[in-house]
Amino acid sequence: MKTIDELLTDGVAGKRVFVRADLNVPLDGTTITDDGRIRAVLPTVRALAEAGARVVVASHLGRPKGAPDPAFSLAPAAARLGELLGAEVAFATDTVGDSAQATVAGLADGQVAVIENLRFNAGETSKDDAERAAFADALAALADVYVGDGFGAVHRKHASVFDLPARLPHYAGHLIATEVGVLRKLTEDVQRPYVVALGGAKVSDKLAVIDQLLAKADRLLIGGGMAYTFLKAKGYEVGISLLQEDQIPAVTEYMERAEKNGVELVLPVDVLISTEFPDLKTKAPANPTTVAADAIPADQEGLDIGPETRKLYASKLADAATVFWNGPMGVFEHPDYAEGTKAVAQALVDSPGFTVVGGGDSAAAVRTLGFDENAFGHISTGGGASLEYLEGKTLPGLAALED
Ligand SMILES: Nc1ncnc2c1ncn2[C@@H]1O[C@H](COP(=O)(O)OP(=O)(O)OP(=O)(O)O)[C@@H](O)[C@H]1O
Ligand SMILES: O=C(O)[C@H](O)COP(=O)(O)O
Repeated sequence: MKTIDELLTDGVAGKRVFVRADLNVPLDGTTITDDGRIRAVLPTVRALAEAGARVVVASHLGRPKGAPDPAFSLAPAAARLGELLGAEVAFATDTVGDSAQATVAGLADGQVAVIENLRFNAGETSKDDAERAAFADALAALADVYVGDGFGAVHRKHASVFDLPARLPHYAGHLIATEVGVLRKLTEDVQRPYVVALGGAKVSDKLAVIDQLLAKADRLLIGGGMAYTFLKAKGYEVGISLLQEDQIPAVTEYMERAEKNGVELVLPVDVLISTEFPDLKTKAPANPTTVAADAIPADQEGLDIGPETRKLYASKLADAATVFWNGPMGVFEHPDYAEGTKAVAQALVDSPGFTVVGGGDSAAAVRTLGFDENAFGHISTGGGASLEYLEGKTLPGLAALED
């Protein structure tokens, strides 16, 4: 994989460099609640701008439906990028249309532009190769060189991640190089016990990862929205909690395989429940109830792990030589449901082992709950991406940078 260092050595002054970043940051309206993913791409953007490149930064944000949707505009991320760079950042209000073309044409050497959300175009995420190729062609017309630095999205076979690098000279940015360097350690020479904690809300994406992790980890701790499909598979009532009904047979098989292979698969023993999802804007008190994991009433939703589970998971993390944690243990954005995530974060801080936190929301949780980033071995910007990397899968966005 050629890296940006090679590109900088060869010289980029005057060249239009397309930087595929992952600026998929959490937003409260138009306010960015955690800018970690923007800060993570700064070394690449700064180095290119200082070398005189005309830098075109592109990303997705959220999951809009292939058409413009103001709720998912990258404008706040572009503004924050400008603040962090201490320089004006131009913003194109479309992705490959008149605004993008004029904005890129107007860049002087050393200037930076952000184009609008890539997922406003159906071609970005299309499963149809020709549709993706057509969008990649349009993106390629905006640039001379491609730098892949959106680690959080390298597991997606999307036009800007997979098809575009094939059309331009391509290089890995500083963030991708760093992420791959650290995560490789967890695949090559992992120190044991190796404990993986999984939570979060992207249940369908992440359940599949467990299949592979069962062959790699010594212990798996399941929390967050992931837990309820397991509890349901054990025959428990899970009320209106997040549930991936179609995955129940797979999850049942995971539990059987874990038992057979001597992998400890640990589930919550108690949970915090409520009849409704909390108001994350007002943060009005939610007054949750704590119940045993097998006693969730039919009209209630599990929103965090309970106090006994917090103690249990901390004890299961205490002797780990290596920890990988992806996905908050509860709806940490509300203070009444943040304790589970805090307890797991604290257990990682206290761990003498090598600890890695992966995921946009997990990293945001660690920072917004007041933990010192330096207390962790590594904070990865990728959730699904880091999990799939650890699975040993070929990731489209890394494979595309390799040849
Ligand atoms: N029990 C639960 N019910 C519903 N949502 C939950 C639950 N537990 C956690 N969450 C939500 O999960 C979200 C984070 O999940 P996600 O899988 O996206 O995490 P991530 O891997 O860190 O991020 P990413 O995959 O985007 O990089 C948070 O917004 C949190 O509120
Ligand atoms: O948040 C993430 O994990 C990345 O930005 C990828 O987003 P996606 O899961 O919507 O593809």
